[in-house]
Amino acid sequence: MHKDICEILISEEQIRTKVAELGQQISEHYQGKNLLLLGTLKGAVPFIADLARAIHVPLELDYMAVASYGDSTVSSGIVRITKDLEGPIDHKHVLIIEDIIDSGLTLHYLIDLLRRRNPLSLRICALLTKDRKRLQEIECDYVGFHIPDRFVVGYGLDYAQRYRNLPYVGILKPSVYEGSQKPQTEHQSPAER
Ligand SMILES: O=P(O)(O)OC[C@H]1O[C@H](OP(=O)(O)OP(=O)(O)O)[C@H](O)[C@@H]1O
Ligand code: HPA
Ligand SMILES: [Mg+2]
Repeated sequence: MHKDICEILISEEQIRTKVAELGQQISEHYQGKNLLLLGTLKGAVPFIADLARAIHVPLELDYMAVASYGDSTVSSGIVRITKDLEGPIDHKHVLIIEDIIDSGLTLHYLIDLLRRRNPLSLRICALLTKDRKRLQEIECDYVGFHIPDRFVVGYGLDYAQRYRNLPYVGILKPSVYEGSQKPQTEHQSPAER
């Protein structure tokens, strides 16, 4: 386990099983429909890459870059879109693929924006949903795991852009972001990884 992680919440194996289940459910629902998987950059990249391969109906992939956390463990409250979709969605069934729902602000903003573009349907699939009081309520159609209100990293999720490459989802040691310990460095010895 990485030295900055205090607990593995969801293992690689658990993720693999859940992705297969979600892929099955999604395939059943979208049979015969013009499906667009909309991934949110950057956190949802590993999830959408695995999930797309577990969905067995024709689909398109596109991405929006949406960010609000920056280098913090709490939302700035300002959602910035730095990359938009390539084309219109009014003839598509859009399924948003998110890594995590935390405050709810990101998805609230995104849903509002996309509804105004009149997709044939709009649904949400999130790998993780945090058990906390949300700033915006979100109805999620497909949920991977409910997790406690702790800051997690791995499988796409970052702290200050690090840890996205961990193959599992783990709780980050609070000492990392409370300042007494620096995040993973480029010059880490193999024993520290
Ligand atoms: O429900 P919320 O409180 O809005 O949090 C969820 C969002 O926050 C994170 O994105 P982030 O801003 O860190 O961008 P990133 O995906 O590039 O890491 C995460 O990937 C979700 O998109
Ligand atoms: O717990 C989290 N970890 C990483 N990124 C996040 N974005 C919202 N919540 C989280
Ligand atoms: Mg982030």
